[in-house]
Amino acid sequence: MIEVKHLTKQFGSHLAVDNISFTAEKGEILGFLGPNGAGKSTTMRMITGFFPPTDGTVIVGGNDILTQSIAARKKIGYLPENAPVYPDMTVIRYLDFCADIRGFSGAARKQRVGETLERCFLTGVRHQAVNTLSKGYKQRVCFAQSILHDPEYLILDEPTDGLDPNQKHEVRLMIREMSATKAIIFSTHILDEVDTVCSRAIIIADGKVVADDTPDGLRQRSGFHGSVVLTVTGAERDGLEKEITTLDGVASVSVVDADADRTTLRIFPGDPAVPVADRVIASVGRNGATIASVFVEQGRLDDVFRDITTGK
Ligand SMILES: Nc1ncnc2c1ncn2[C@@H]1O[C@H](COP(=O)(O)OP(=O)(O)OP(=O)(O)O)[C@@H](O)[C@H]1O
Repeated sequence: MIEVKHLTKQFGSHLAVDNISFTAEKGEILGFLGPNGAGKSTTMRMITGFFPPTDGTVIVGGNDILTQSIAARKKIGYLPENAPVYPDMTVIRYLDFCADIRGFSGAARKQRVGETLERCFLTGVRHQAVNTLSKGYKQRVCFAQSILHDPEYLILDEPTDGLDPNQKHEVRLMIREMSATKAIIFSTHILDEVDTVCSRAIIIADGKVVADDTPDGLRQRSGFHGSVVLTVTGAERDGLEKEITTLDGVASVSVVDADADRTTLRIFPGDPAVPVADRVIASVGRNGATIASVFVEQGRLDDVFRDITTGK
């Protein structure tokens, strides 16, 4: 487990990280979200021992990153933002070098590098100099160095940043594949990634944790969660709207879109946990209208993110 305890970082008069605490267990993929400048990279740098906190600490698999730094860092793989890679080295030479630093030699080093090349789909470019690789492949090389020693804890700072959709997909697959035996914390600006990859997400704003929940839990915070979006044709709009408003469990109805023959209504339930779709559908039948489409909104993560981080 990674235990982040009251982590704080002050840069001069600027409080970049303000008393952050959370835990991440093995098997968890924890998304770390927040607007630009919220303090994500700074928090990750402190978790990995890259620089010291002003206050608080981090316990990595039982070892304190401040007082048992070497033991703690051995358990961590870290993909920093803008990861430095020696550009003139070939991929295999660079990974050999990283394996050396991690204390592998001889057959163990060869095996470790070979496995990592395969896992990161780098075998085909292993003899190519890093500076001749595309951005996506460079990112894979950085990713490869972070998993080379098969760490129990992976801290990935925007691992899919700048990758094309296929490469993003591959990196997400790798993250998912590795999560069974590791705790993974990764930062991202892509909210879809939270849905497809994360078991939990932490949102930070102005250096503070403002939400810590599952993707579903976050969606449920949307004001649209549980609302029914109904599009009908051939309706007498006012009559239908009035009838739906009076249905049991319905709090309010708003018109989303309307033209001469098509109307889209959004129906808000009094309690999102008590569905009203069946009753709404029955009332359309009574009004002689035809349903073109109907769905129950789960809530969009980008709306929730905006609400939480801007208070709007
Ligand atoms: N070494 C530093 N010296 C001074 N201020 C810093 C330093 N590193 C970060 N900061 C400041 O701390 C705040 C948090 O920065 P950080 O890079 O952690 O944000 P972030 O959430 O990772 O942002 P982004 O999404 O843009 O990567 C910012 O205001 C930044 O300018």
